[in-house]
Amino acid sequence: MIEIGLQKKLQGAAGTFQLSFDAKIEAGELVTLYGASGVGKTSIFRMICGLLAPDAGRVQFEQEIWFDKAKKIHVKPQHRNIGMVFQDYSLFPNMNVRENLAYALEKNQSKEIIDELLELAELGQLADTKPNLLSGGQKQRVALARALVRKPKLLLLDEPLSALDLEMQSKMQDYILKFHKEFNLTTILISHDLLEVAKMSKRVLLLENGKITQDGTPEEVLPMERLMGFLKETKHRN
Ligand SMILES: Nc1ncnc2c1ncn2[C@@H]1O[C@H](COP(=O)(O)OP(=O)(O)OP(=O)(O)O)[C@@H](O)[C@H]1O
Repeated sequence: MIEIGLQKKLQGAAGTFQLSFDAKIEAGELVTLYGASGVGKTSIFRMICGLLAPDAGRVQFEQEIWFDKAKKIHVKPQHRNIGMVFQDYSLFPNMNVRENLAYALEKNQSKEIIDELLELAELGQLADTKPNLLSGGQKQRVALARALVRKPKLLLLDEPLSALDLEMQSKMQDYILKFHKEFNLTTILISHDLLEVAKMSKRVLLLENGKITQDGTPEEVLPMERLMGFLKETKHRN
């Protein structure tokens, strides 16, 4: 289980606002964090990773306390063993797929995991290929596989599929679910896409004004009128 309690004053478009995020996520759960742009989703990830200092709070993953403001505990990001995937793939352009994965290996870690991940992500044929020759979906599969090289138990996905076309998004969602199950990951997904939220997660945390205002199934949290509004908006855009 991960227990997250985070407080941070953030600079919003309309002035400062208080982010106050409290959640408990069970081991092996896949939870979506859903909320409007600028509400503080990425900042929450950055605080869980140790890349942004909260003003107050506590983060405990299983038995490990990663952050406790009161006790002055702040475990360095590299010691938190979290897998992260963002919208931009951040692959090393001068390294082929296998090298991109191998770069993430820990000192003295066995290389076996690389072949396992290449196979799971169906990247075996592309192991010697450099990123510039890969499609968006293939690059994102490399990024996902690379995030898992150190066998993290926590996976944070920050809108990883928003740059992909619909068909590729759907395939990648299946890959994410496969990895989530195969490695028994606790996964938090940030997504703006209602259909993706409904497909991927049984639990959605709705973030509004820096706080969780709803916590439930997609059907409970994303009511029909919200979904209809979303579909109308999408139709209008096209
Ligand atoms: N270190 C910081 N100190 C204060 N404010 C910050 C800091 N980092 C980011 N912010 C502000 O916090 C707000 C929330 O940003 P954040 O990226 O977390 O939102 P988000 O919900 O992920 O948005 P989006 O969906 O557009 O990515 C923004 O207005 C941003 O400018």
